[in-house]
Amino acid sequence: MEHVPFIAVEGPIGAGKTTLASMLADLLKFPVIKEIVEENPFIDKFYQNMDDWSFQLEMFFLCNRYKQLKDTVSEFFDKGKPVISDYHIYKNLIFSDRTLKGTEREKYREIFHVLTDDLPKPNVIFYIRADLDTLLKRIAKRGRSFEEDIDQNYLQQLIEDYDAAMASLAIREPATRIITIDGNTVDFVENREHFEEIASHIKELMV
Ligand SMILES: Nc1ncnc2c1ncn2[C@@H]1O[C@H](COP(=O)(O)OP(=O)(O)OP(=O)(O)O)[C@@H](O)[C@H]1O
Ligand SMILES: Nc1nc(=O)c2ncn([C@H]3C[C@H](O)[C@@H](CO)O3)c2[nH]1
Repeated sequence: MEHVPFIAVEGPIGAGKTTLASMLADLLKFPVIKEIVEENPFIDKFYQNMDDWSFQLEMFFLCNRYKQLKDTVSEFFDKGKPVISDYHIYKNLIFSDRTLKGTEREKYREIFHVLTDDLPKPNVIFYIRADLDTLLKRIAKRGRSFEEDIDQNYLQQLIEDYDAAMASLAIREPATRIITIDGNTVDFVENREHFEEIASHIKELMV
């Protein structure tokens, strides 16, 4: 790896990003940057009424991630320390393109670019792909109240949006290595060999 390792785990809702990012961080003794979910004041309202609350929610996620990544730069990257994160900043555009329309989408995009274009981008992304059944099972297992009645069409659209976004990212940012994990068949939680196979990619890149 040419630069200090900056590894992001990505995938649609419930794919296992936080779980995998935490496991890799434990194994490699890297600091982990995790999304703050519980203190989000708009998430309940958003899932009850997406049309009314999407702009507030997307802006909240964007501002939080911007602040978190800016702090990560001074705390870790500037000191040459590696980091694992359970998201890539690009996910803001994946979600906002799905939830926002018209001028709000345009305004959001502009703000996104102003805030994030100069932030460091991960050099490796583990992209966990999983189908609707797998995601629904994991979301149910986790049992967050605001996701109880999650719209299956929304989830299916996000699965497809993620596939398209990762393909587009691979073209626009060729320096970023994207490692795709089949989340339906690879079980890094229960199967130690599966986990070690994933971790071996990072170890290889660090040699
Ligand atoms: N490979 C796996 N096998 C079985 N259960 C898993 C696996 N990966 C994650 N889980 C479980 O699925 C649930 C969702 O995982 P996790 O919270 O890591 O997903 P996430 O992608 O970070 O979600 P979100 O998009 O909401 O941030 C958790 O209960 C976790 O324990
Ligand atoms: N609309 C929207 N935009 C985002 O940037 C975003 N990031 C995460 N989420 C949702 C997924 C989980 O329910 C929950 C925790 O990840 O929040 C988002 N929703």
